[in-house]
Amino acid sequence: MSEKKIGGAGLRGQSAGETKLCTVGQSGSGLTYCGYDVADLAENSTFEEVAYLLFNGELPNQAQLDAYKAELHAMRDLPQALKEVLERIPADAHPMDVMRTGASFLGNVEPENDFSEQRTAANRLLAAFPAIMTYWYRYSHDGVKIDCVTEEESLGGHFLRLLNGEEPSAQHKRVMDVSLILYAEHEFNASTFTARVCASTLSDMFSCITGAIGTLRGPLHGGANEAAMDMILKFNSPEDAKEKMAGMLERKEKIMGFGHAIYRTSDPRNVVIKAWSEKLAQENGDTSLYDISVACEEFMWDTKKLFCNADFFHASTYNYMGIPTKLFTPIFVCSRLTGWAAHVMEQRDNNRIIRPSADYTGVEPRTVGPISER
Ligand SMILES: CC(=O)SCCNC(=O)CCNC(=O)[C@H](O)C(C)(C)COP(=O)(O)OP(=O)(O)OC[C@H]1O[C@@H](n2cnc3c(N)ncnc32)[C@H](O)[C@@H]1OP(=O)(O)O
Ligand SMILES: O=C([O-])CC(=O)C(=O)O
Repeated sequence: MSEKKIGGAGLRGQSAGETKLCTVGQSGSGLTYCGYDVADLAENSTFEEVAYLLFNGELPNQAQLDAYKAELHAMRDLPQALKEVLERIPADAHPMDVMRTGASFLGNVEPENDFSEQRTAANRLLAAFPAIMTYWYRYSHDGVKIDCVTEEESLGGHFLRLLNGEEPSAQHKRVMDVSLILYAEHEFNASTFTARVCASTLSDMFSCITGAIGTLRGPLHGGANEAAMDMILKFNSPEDAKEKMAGMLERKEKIMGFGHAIYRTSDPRNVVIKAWSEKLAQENGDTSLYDISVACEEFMWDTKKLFCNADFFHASTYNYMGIPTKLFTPIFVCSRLTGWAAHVMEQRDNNRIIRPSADYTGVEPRTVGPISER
């Protein structure tokens, strides 16, 4: 398979540093975390094991995993001051702004005082994010002040229980787990690079994560799963999807959830999440959302040779689980926090401030004339 031609703008194709955490697209389509194939991890591990892997370089044994889960469990509740801040954020706020504020505010009340506290800071954010998202959502939308602690074993199950107030099915917990594994890490993507740039100034963990959330928010990055959902819901049938997408391409509109900066022919996360979307569709009985999504996938490949990235089938998968569209990208935050924090720690281990150069394209040197002559 020939490599994607990646030169020119956007720093494409340039190495910006080293990492032991992840490879993306090395053989055209693969994705590995610390040497493990992402499909293997999605099939045979849990999100907490992947978080441990990214923070420690090795998968945990049972005792290590039990201790890690107990540590995260004890960190799930939110400080009262943060709950009060979340109560003040309006229902029509962008949920990614809520996540950004939540991470930033936690850094005020529980700061990372020095780098010896970096793991605690990362684990605290990991344990608290599901409650930050759902406490705000349930208060602003339903007027309910939820209890932020549940007895759910996994963070995915914890999130679903906080959102719905009832025990999630074993299958929905597993789908959340798989989704969180797929989104956990992706080398020097835009949000992770933001976190590393921030870390390179020797800033604190909360600042690095807050900046990364702002970067993930955009529709060209994490925001694509929500944008894909909004688009799919406008299509009435597979035929309608193809017709409307043709119009979008004609108008040179971007089709969200398709294409990738590094992968050339496929995103290895797509096949995994697509299979779950199909399974959920069949169990739901109404497969139209899945059928329309498949039509989109076929159309984009046939007309533009563009393939679904990780975001596209996440849209229908989350929708089949009853998750509100506006929470799709915040779920990505709950997962990618592990990759971001692991990169912050790696950057700190061997740091030099990240400061590239620019090619100047402005006017020639000149002098400041009197204001009356301008
Ligand atoms: C988890 C993630 O963050 S995955 C990415 C999520 N983002 C999206 O799904 C947004 C839609 N996709 C895109 O905008 C792009 O594919 C990106 C931002 C992901 C990658 O951008 P690039 O690296 O610049 O893409 P690439 O070099 O492959 O683009 C080649 C051509 O295909 C076009 N193209 C790429 N993706 C799309 C798309 N989704 N819809 C329509 N056209 C597209 C580009 O406009 C470009 O055409 P041009 O040369 O005429 O300008
Ligand atoms: O790597 C990228 O550019 C975007 C992406 O797929 C991710 O961050 O998961």
